[in-house]
Amino acid sequence: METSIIKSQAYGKDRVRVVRVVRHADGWQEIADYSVCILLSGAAFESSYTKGDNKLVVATDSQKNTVYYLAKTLPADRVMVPEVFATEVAAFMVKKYSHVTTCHVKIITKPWERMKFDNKGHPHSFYREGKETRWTEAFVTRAQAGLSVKMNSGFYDLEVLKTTNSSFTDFWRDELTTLPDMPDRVLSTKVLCQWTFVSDDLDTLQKTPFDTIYAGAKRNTLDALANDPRAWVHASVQTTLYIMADRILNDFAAVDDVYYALPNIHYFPFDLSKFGLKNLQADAEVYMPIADPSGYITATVSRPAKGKL
Ligand SMILES: O=c1[nH]c(=O)c2[nH]c(=O)[nH]c2[nH]1
Repeated sequence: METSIIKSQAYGKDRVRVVRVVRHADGWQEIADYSVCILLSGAAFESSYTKGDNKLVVATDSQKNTVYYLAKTLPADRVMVPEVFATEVAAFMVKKYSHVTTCHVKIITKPWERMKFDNKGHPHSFYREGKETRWTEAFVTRAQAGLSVKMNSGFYDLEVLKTTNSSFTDFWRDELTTLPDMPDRVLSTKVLCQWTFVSDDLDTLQKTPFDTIYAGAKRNTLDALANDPRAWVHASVQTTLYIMADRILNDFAAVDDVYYALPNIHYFPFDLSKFGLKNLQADAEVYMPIADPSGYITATVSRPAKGKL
């Protein structure tokens, strides 16, 4: 007799590749390109794991079909913003199948940039610019008063580098320390940034300016790194991270907290003293990028709890 119990389960279809094109009457066209992961869970599915009973199992093939069905039948503005489409798909599943407790939908986007000629956007031709990837995930759960939603959005693989105005000095020193103070250094990282949303109400959440927040998070990330005028911000990756997140929280009330993971991809000045050449500290011009290991600086930043303000 089986004695083990299911502690958690979720099943569905991953990497559902769907492209939606919107064709306007004047010839202007838009594109959204997604890889969707859709997962269902609920106590009713336990017997499919433990008893070979498939009666309530909505086939993952049908879940994949639903993504294409909704991409075609929803109004375009419900599809073209990934956060809105994720909540639409998840809410559809929870409403349609009464034995589904939670539907988790994650969307990884492939951002196509509109081609520009003579500063004018081309009506129907696009190219892939940056390497960074926008993604979002929605968890829609059946609740007493309707549906409740939790959402994260973010981007990863935004590669940045600055050649000065970054330092790391005055850190803990002991017998295991070999790193010299670095009053001026090359700083490079591959940014992962993600944020959660305040609201758990589906209708309120769907009205969030998701595209504006995405653009603002990216702009603040770049601007804090390159331009923040406060000298202490550039004292370490930790300080830069905190300012990036603080700016996003100040700009967007709909955002609840912000998480960054910033690998510190080291570029060390190459010691050329054997050849009679000065290339260290203030003389550094030639660097050796180090693939591994990298530093790895992370934090989740939020507003102070209410009452502590
Ligand atoms: O910005 C930095 N933070 C650190 O914690 C650290 N540690 C290190 O060796 N280099 C750096 N740089």
